[in-house]
Amino acid sequence: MTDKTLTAEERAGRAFPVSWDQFHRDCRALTWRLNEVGPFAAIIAITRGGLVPAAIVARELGVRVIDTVGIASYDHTRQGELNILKAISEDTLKLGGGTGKGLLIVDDLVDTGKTAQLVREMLPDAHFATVYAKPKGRPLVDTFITEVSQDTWIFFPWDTALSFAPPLRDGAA
Ligand SMILES: O=P(O)(O)OC[C@H]1O[C@H](OP(=O)(O)OP(=O)(O)O)[C@H](O)[C@@H]1O
Ligand SMILES: Nc1nc2[nH]cnc2c(=O)[nH]1
Ligand SMILES: [Mg+2]
Repeated sequence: MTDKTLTAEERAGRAFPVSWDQFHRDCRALTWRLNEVGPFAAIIAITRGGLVPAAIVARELGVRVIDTVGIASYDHTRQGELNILKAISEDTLKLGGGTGKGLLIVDDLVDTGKTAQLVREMLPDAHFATVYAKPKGRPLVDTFITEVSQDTWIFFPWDTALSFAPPLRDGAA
């Protein structure tokens, strides 16, 4: 059962907040690596988290065919059943010869690797890229930029807002 008195950060252990600026730089760094692997006929973003990195990667690589696969499993920091909310389109499957060859899958992060595993089963020959990776999910990713520890919770800029932080001597950690 979820302890609603704890924040996401307290439940996960460590917090890793990412600003828009940092995220944009990390996505561009990811693109530099992917540029060595491509070209890619299409990008498949795992929504919702993969949408922003996919847009940045697509812009840098000049890819204009973008599809989505909608998968959700987390309720804040707790993972439940994986739900496929939207499947990959027939056109995209055809473009990758049915196995995903020449296609690029993008997500914001890999944590336990369950989401990545499910999408990999759909497109076994596609290249799988994430911006961040935790150790459990790392073997499922072909290309990523930054590894964080398993007990870290990554806070993305679209999930956060600027707020007052109390001074250190007033008890801030
Ligand atoms: O490696 P895993 O343990 O499977 O976790 C990684 C997935 O969890 C998050 O998505 P989430 O299910 O929260 O949905 P969202 O992208 O709509 O936020 C994240 O965007 C990844 O897709
Ligand atoms: N925002 C966010 N979503 C996740 N889903 C699985 N792990 C994470 C994480 O560390 N941060
Ligand atoms: Mg996601």
